[in-house]
Amino acid sequence: MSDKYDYDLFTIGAGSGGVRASRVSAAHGARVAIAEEHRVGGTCVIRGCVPKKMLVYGAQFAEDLEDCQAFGWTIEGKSFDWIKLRDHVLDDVKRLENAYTDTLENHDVTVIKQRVKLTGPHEITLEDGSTVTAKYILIATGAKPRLPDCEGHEHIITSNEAFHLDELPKKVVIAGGGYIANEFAGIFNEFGSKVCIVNRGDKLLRGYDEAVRDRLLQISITKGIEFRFNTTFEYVRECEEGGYFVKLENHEEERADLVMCAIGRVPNTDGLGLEDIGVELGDNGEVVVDRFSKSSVDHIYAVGDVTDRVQLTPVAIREGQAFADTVFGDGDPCAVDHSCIPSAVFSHPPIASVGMTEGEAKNSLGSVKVYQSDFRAMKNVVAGRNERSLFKMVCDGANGRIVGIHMIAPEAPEMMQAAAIAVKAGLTKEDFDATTAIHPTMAEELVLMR
Ligand SMILES: Cc1cc2nc3c(=O)[nH]c(=O)nc-3n(C[C@H](O)[C@H](O)[C@H](O)COP(=O)(O)OP(=O)(O)OC[C@H]3O[C@@H](n4cnc5c(N)ncnc54)[C@H](O)[C@@H]3O)c2cc1C
Ligand SMILES: NC(=O)c1ccc[n+]([C@@H]2O[C@H](COP(=O)([O-])OP(=O)(O)OC[C@H]3O[C@@H](n4cnc5c(N)ncnc54)[C@H](O)[C@@H]3O)[C@@H](O)[C@H]2O)c1
Repeated sequence: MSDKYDYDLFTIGAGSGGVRASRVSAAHGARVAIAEEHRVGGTCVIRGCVPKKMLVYGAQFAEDLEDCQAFGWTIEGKSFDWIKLRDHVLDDVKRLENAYTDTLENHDVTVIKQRVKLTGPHEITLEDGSTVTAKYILIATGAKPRLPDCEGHEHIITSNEAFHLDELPKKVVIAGGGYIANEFAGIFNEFGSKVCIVNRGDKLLRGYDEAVRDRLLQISITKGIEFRFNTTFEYVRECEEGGYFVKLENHEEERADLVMCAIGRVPNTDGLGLEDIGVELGDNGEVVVDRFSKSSVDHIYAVGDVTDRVQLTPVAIREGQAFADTVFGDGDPCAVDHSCIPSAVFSHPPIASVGMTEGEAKNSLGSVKVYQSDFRAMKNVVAGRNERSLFKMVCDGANGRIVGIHMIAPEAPEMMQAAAIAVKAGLTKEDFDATTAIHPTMAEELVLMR
C-alpha cells in the first residue's frame, strides 16, 4: 500500500459500520486508523440495540411473574430494583466496549479516542490539533436524535439519556410513534410508569403493515399506554414541585416526571468539514453515496446511518464489510442489496416484518393473495392473558411467490429471522404448505395459514 500517506484508511466513527470496515480492511492488509469521539461500539452497543434489548428482557419479567401464577407458581414479595438492572446493563455495555476495542487492536487497527474532522482531501485533524493523512477516508459517524424546537426543549431527554436514569418516572410523555417511542413505551409501562405517546401523525410505525400496527395499538391501549395522535409539543416547562408541565397542541397542559423524544435520527455530518472538500450532502445532511458507498469524492466513502439509507445495525455492518472488500479485497466490487431487509420492533409484544406490506404489494403487483392467522398463543390462553397474535403472508397472485410476511407475537423477531430466508430466496406459499409443522409452536402457523 501507499507510503505517501500515514494510513491507507482512516475511519471516522467506531460504531457498527466503522468497526467492521476497519477490522476487515486491516485483515486485507491495509494500514488502518479509526477515530471515536465517544465510546467504541457506537450507538448499537453503547446506547442502542444492545442495552435496549436487555431492558426489554428485564421488562418482560413483569408479565411473566404475573402469568406464572396460572402455571402454579407463587412468588412472594416480588419487587423490582431499577438501579440494579440499570447498572448491570451498563456494566455489560462496558464489557462489550472493551471487547470491541480489543478486536480492533488485535487486527492492528490504531484506535484514536478523539473527535476528528477533515481539513483537506486526504487530511484529518484530531481534537488535540495534530493531523494525519490517509489514502482513503470512511465516514461512519452514524446519526443523532432529532430534537423538537419547542419552548423548553432543553428539558427533553432522548434515548441516549434513558439508559442512565437515576429513578423511573411515575409518568413519562414520549414524542414519536416509531421504533424508539414504542420500544421505550413498552419498557417503561412494564416497569410500572404511566406512559403517554404523542405522535405528529395519525399512525404508528410508518412502513409496517397496517394490520400489525393496529394490533400493537390495540394491545398497548389494553396494557394502559395512552396515545395522542396528530399533535406535537407546544412547550415543556419546569414545575416547582419537580417534573414538568407539558402542553401539546390542541390539548390541555399535563404534568409528567419525564419528557422524552424519539422523533427520528439525523445523520452526523455537522462540523466534519465535508462540504469544504466537495463531498455532496443530501437534504437531511446525509452523505450521498453510490451503490458501492462511494461519495461524490473518489477516495471518500460513507457507510451506516450517516448515509440515511436504512438505519439498522446489520445494514451498517454489511455496508462496512462491502466497502472493505471493494476497496482492499482481491475480488470484484461488492454492493449491498438493500431489498427485502427483515426488521423488528421490540415492543410488548414485538413486531417483525420482511418484504412488502399488503398495501405496497397491491400498489406494485397485478394481483395479490393474502393469508392470515389470528390466534392466541397457548401460553397466553393458559395465563388468561387476552392478547392475540397476528401473522400475515402477502403473496404475488400470479405465481404464489411470498413477497411479505408480517407478525406481531411473542418471539416474532426470532421466528422472522428464519422466515426471512425463505422470502429472500423467493419461495412460494406452496413451499411453505409442503413443510411439516412443528407442533405445538407459534411458528407452525407459518406453514398452516389459510
Ligand atoms: C435506542 C436505539 C435502539 C436501536 N435498536 C436497534 C435494534 O434493535 N436493531 C437494529 O438493527 N438497529 C437498532 N438501532 C439502530 C442502530 O443502532 C444503528 O443503525 C447503528 O448503530 C448504525 O451504525 P453506524 O456505524 O452507522 O453508526 P453508530 O453506531 O452511531 O456509530 C457512529 C460513531 O461515530 C462517532 N462519531 C461521530 N462523529 C465523530 C467524529 N467527528 N469524530 C469521531 N467520532 C465520531 C459516534 O460517537 C459513534 O460512536 C437502534 C438505535 C437506537 C438509537
Ligand atoms: N428495533 C430496531 O431495529 C430499532 C430500534 C430503534 C431505532 N431504530 C432505528 O433508529 C431510527 C430512529 O428511530 P426513531 O424511533 O427515533 O424514529 P422513527 O423514524 O422510527 O419514528 C419517528 C416518529 O416520530 C414521529 N414524529 C416526528 N416528528 C414529531 C414531532 N415533532 N412530534 C411528535 N412526533 C413526531 C413520526 O411521525 C414517527 O412516527 C429508526 O428509523 C430505526 O431505523 C431501529
